[in-house]
Amino acid sequence: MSAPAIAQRLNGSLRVSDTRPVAHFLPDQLNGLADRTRANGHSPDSDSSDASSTGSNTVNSTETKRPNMARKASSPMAPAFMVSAPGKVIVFGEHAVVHGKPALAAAISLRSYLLVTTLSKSHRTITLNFRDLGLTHTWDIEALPWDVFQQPGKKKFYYDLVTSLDPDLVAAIEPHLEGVSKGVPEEQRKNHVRSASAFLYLFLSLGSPQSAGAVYTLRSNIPTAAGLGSSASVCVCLSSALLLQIRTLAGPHPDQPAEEAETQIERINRWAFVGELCIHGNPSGVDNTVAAGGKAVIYQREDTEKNPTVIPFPNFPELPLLLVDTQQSRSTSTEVAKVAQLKKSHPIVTETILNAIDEVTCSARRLIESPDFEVNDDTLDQLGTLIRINHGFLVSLGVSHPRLERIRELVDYANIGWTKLTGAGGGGCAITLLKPGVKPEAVRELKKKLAEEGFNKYETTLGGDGVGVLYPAVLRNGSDEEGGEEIDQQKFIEAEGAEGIERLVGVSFHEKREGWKFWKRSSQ
Ligand SMILES: Nc1ncnc2c1ncn2[C@@H]1O[C@H](COP(=O)(O)OP(=O)(O)OP(=O)(O)O)[C@@H](O)[C@H]1O
Ligand SMILES: C[C@@](O)(CCO)CC(=O)[O-]
Repeated sequence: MSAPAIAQRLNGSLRVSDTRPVAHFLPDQLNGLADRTRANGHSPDSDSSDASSTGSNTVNSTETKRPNMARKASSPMAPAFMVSAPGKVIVFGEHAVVHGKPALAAAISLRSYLLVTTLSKSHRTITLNFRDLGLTHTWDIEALPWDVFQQPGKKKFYYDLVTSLDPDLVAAIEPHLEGVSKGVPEEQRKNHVRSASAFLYLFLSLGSPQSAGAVYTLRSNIPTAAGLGSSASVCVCLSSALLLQIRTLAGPHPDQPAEEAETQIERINRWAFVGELCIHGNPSGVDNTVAAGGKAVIYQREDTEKNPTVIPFPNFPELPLLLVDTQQSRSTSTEVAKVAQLKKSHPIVTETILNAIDEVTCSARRLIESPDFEVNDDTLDQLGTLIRINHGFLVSLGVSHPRLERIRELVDYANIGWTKLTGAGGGGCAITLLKPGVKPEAVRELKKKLAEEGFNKYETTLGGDGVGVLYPAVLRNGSDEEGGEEIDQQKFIEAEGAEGIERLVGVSFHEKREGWKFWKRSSQ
């Protein structure tokens, strides 16, 4: 990626089609799902009962008076639809954010895509087809532990704020995970089981024994376990798809009031967080928040029982960033656990480092938010220094890796930028902020060296859209003609690599297929 190519336009403003009028898709097209929704006791129009994004949930559940409505025999089958969510980079504050400090993070243009294909009424199964992991598994809907999930006192509703997993519910799904990817090497199987458990926990929390049979096919352009929020992106896709299926989301549509859009993002985000709890144990929630709402935010969760503070950064600056992957896989939960252990063994020192990271994030925020801020030699130098300091603290916390240090070393030798790990570390990715006036030959030379040593670089832009929906899964191919190109499972599965997926259904920087709609945060 050349220097000018790295400094792409940010904040998704290249998305010309975002502003075109499009129809509100939900009420009519999801008719086939409406009866099942009511049978589950959920009202799709009860947005006003949702807690706001910053307040705590004070909703009185009316679910005990659940109307026992059977599905209409003539319910049409819901059409296939897609959802998509981005990955993220943490620019400042990873790990510290798990301990209640703020982090500054932005959505990237690499995304996950989930195709949901509803089955005919006689097919009472759900199939998970996670292509990137090579995971396929089918469950009988009736055989799932609905009795445990729907017990009074255990049952959660789509608008609930869930901040921890219920051990009884976790235990209830365990037997249903035993058959997942049997015979696959243990390390790989662990990943499969983590993803499958997130899906089952959400499906059982949001669905009902009457839920439609369906196939959930996921493909992602975000490298797994590389610090770019792959798990959160997957969880946002799952959460939004399941909430759409039970008709509890309004929009997205272009004239949707900002507050209403915010409520939908919040609802999706809450359940995505539950998925993250299944996958990596002790998430701060920053990754799913960025994957759900997109763009850039300052995120802080001081009290784990309450909603976090999310401050959108509508004018996040265009920064000349290089994103390099060590190709060294690791698990976020392991890295987070390392810091927790360090905090136990060296509480004062660790707390001091976390506080210092807090100061770094706040300094960057003050700088970027200052009224006369612009990207120039001086501000790049200041941000670069903060990036270098932040990385040093992460090294002290023990979450770097020799491969990450090698990237930093190569950049430092070339003297062309400031480097820090991004995400959980222990491998994964590094970001480099390029110095002002860096010669394109120097960047080319660095990229050559990185490639020779087996590092991978990603072309991405910061600050794109959050969760999006393509309903039904039909692309208009840029024309208003009736019909269009239907995205069936086969085509989706067969799309070749990241480029093939983007070409087929893409919503990111290079491709913007028509028909996708996004919920927009209020201040964006
Ligand atoms: N494409 C995918 N399909 C299904 N599951 C996935 C996919 N990508 C990631 N996951 C799930 O997420 C797990 C990796 O999550 P992890 O939090 O360790 O990494 P990450 O989210 O990429 O990094 P970070 O949290 O540092 O941003 C995998 O083990 C798997 O369970
Ligand atoms: C390491 C961490 O801070 C970043 C993961 O992207 C973990 C989290 O916030 O959940």
